[in-house]
Amino acid sequence: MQLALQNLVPVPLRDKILQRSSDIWNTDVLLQQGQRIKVKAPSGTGKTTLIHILYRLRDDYKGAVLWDNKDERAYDATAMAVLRQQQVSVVFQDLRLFTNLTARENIELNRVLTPTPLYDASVIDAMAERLGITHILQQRAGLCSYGEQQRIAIVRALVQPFNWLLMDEPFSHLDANNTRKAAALIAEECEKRKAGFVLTDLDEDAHFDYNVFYNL
Ligand SMILES: Nc1ncnc2c1ncn2[C@@H]1O[C@H](COP(=O)(O)OP(=O)(O)OP(=O)(O)O)[C@@H](O)[C@H]1O
Repeated sequence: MQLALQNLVPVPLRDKILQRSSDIWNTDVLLQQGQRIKVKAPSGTGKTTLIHILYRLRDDYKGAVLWDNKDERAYDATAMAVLRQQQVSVVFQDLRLFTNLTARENIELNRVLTPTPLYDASVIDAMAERLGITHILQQRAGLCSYGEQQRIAIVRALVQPFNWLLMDEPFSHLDANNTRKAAALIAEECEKRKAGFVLTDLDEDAHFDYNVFYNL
């Protein structure tokens, strides 16, 4: 699945954006299936805004986002649900877990999104073990540390089908060792699906073998 951005400009950021050059805003960008993409930008320059526009949580922007040549604004609620169910997964910067559900329940919700789940429930245990969160699977997500919650959100994103994985500063609360483990799992899961990802972060990193770097 191809992702095209056409002269994208978030309305609240328009004045700031038009004053500087950007590899993403107000230009044409074509992201090809399977590409590993890093978007780097300082605080407050629009990383979260970009991820939210791609996932269509907001539409206060000029320009267009095209998934396989179809403008996401043309998707009705059902088509958008199918896109999020089968084609696009996400790790939000603020995670957006259900804090009153356990870690396992949060992950399980995504695993059973599709009528025929991609993975068996045992995959949750296997992924949790790799990321060192087995001991908190039965704990309410809201009681977990932010780093634990970040790993729950990563596993949740990985148990569903996707062609694209959107990740907004996904390792911000993980130490180097846990970041390495999480990045390895993400890379494997993308490789299995021949999926691409868009990862935003503040700085340069060597977590992945990126294909394309953009400055926001
Ligand atoms: N709906 C809105 N109305 C007005 N300003 C907004 C709106 N949404 C975002 N902004 C502003 O846009 C800028 C970019 O915000 P955003 O959260 O996308 O940045 P970011 O690069 O993800 O930041 P950080 O690295 O701190 O997470 C901020 O200055 C924010 O206040």
